[in-house]
Amino acid sequence: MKILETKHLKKYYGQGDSLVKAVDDISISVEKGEFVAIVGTSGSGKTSLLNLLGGLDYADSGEVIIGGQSLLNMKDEERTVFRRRNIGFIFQNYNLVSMLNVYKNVVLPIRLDGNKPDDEFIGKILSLLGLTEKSRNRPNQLSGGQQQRVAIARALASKPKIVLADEPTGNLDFRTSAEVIGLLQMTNREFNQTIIMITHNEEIAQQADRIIHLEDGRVVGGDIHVSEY
Ligand SMILES: Nc1ncnc2c1ncn2[C@@H]1O[C@H](COP(=O)(O)OP(=O)(O)OP(=O)(O)O)[C@@H](O)[C@H]1O
Repeated sequence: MKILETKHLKKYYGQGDSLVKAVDDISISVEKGEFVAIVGTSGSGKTSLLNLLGGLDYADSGEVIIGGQSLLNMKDEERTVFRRRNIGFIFQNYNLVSMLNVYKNVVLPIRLDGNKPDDEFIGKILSLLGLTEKSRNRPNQLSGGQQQRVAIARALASKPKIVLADEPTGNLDFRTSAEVIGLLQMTNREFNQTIIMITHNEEIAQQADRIIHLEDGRVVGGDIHVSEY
């Protein structure tokens, strides 16, 4: 089942001599349960593309369709609610709320939506990610790897259609990066969770099911399934 699709997506910055085609006519589709890595050198358009996929930014033209719904004609508020309900975000800098403990950080998007968290499911996620013992700790009492695990738990908590991760291991050392990628793989399998992850690291990308290479805002070399390597 197709969970995400883009059609001729474009995002340009500047004009004239300073025109940058950050996303230049990208049409991709992602199936439910896929773990996709988007790779490319610095400036190739990875973050620009992810921001469009997550409805954090507006495309100049083209469409993003998630779970059959187009983001194109949604008003700002509608888009915010759609994002909160359907998309989990993981960022390089974790973006946790320092005043809230681990549990409260994880359930925050659900509470913001006015819903009661499914504590059984939250407990399962915290346990899978090795965070049960830390659920009452605040982010500043945790290591970088642990904070990123909290961000993963938060992204999964509302059972989103897709999880978008922007360089999730960018601030972590080699060993902790491997651990975090392993946990993403596990959640991908355990919950059949669709994940789209940006990385500039080819070795990390190899852990995904499929790699999309970007160059100058375009997909190059076709979609590559890792098993084909
Ligand atoms: N707000 C902006 N205004 C102008 N140019 C921008 C803006 N955001 C991104 N760009 C340009 O668009 C291009 C793509 O940037 P983007 O951040 O998407 O690349 P990236 O592949 O994510 O890079 P990195 O790996 O360094 O994060 C770059 O040339 C960048 O300078």
